[in-house]
Amino acid sequence: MTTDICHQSGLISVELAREQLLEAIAPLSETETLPLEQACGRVLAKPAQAQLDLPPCDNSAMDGYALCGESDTSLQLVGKSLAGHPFSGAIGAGECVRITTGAPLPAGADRVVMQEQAELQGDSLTLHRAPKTGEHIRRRGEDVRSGETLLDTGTALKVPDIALLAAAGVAQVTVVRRVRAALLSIGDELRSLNTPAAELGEGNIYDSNRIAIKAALAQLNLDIVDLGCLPDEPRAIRDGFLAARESADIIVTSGGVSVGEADFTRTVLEELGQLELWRLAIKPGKPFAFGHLPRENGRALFFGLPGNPVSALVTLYQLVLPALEKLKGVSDENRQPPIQCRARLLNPIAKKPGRLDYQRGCTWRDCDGQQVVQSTGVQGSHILSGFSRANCFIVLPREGGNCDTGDWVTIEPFRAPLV
Ligand SMILES: Nc1nc2c(c(=O)[nH]1)N[C@H]1C(S)=C(S)[C@@H](COP(=O)(O)OP(=O)(O)OC[C@H]3O[C@@H](n4cnc5c(N)ncnc54)[C@H](O)[C@@H]3O)O[C@H]1N2
Ligand code: MOO
Repeated sequence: MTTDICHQSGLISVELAREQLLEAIAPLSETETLPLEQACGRVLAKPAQAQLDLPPCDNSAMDGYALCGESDTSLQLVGKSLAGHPFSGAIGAGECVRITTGAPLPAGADRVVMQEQAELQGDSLTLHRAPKTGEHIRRRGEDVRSGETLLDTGTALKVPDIALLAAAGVAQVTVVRRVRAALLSIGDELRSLNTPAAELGEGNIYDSNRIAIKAALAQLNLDIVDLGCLPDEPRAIRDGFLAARESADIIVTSGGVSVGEADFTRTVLEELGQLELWRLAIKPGKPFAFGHLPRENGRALFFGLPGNPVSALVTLYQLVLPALEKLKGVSDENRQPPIQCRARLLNPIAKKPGRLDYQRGCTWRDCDGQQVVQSTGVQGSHILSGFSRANCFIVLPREGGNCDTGDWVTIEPFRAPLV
């Protein structure tokens, strides 16, 4: 283990927190069988096998003429093979067959000439150049072999995977069942978006976290149980957590997780279950909490996100998503770590050592082809406009300090569900 709790600050490193989260989570074991077309984003619980060779037969890669051997420049047209309408005979030397892209290669043919490189007059074809053996032929089974395991257990199905399975005749797949997530916001100041702005009381704000978290989790194929908003009252929070515990595999809350006198998330979690992690060396998102609530038939995992809106989304993305991947059954080899790269900073950044900082930035390639990044400006954990303008995180190491214009920094381009 490279990092741990910093004893000076009592904050747990982000790396250690991720490791502990993943260790604490067991993938769901229940499965269901689905038509392939409903399975995008789901995780295979059984390997998927090809039902046939791909391509299923030797066929043409071009519209043109199929021929046999090194022929004269002049050939006799004896028929046609169209995709879906193969030529039933065989061809010999000096003969050719009109063929379209994807159409089966006639028996005897061993090469194809593109129609742009030949000229047909009546039934006589003149070649402008002599094609080589195998030219423009796609061989049976060169992509996939019948019976081959195409994708293993633990693969999260992406669109190209769906295309592969469909082409290989896999009509149904067995996948891990959907994760059920209960959402709760906590805070006396929060109001529903149904309240017109003019009717908000002093200090009221919209419960934007729940809407944003819900949008993010919906993109990840979760079943969402929206349990609304709770006041800053231990009894109400207790009842809310008990209801959430019964209905979900994971509970995601926002707010009330810090140290204020109206912050009860952590104490209620400790009362009903177990707090496993709290207070990380991450900025924004320091008071992030993780634990679980036991119930008769297992337990619900608990993710307490900080109330500040940027902190809530950053911790959802950086900590809850990897945990969710594991819960959804994605195997270690199939888990996709974030892509990080280096970029040249276009403005100075102020940073105090102590927390790994996920600042919000805009990155692009400049006219010299160099990757550059610019901060979106003020980085407060309430500044949503900067987050909305950003397309990447500027990842500043925990013990690092200020950065200058021209420094090389690490960036992490946003991926789903932030884009
Ligand atoms: N004395 C200290 N105070 C604070 C600390 C600390 O270490 N010592 N940490 C700060 C940090 S860092 C964060 S982050 C926040 C997180 O606090 P909570 O999780 O307890 O969140 P709240 O106090 O409930 O709310 C914070 C902020 O966010 C707004 N909020 C809350 N819920 C929502 C929602 N659903 N949608 C939109 N906005 C929401 C809320 O109104 C507050 O402005 O604590 C610091 N304090
Ligand atoms: O971690 Mo808090 O999110 O710095 O505002």
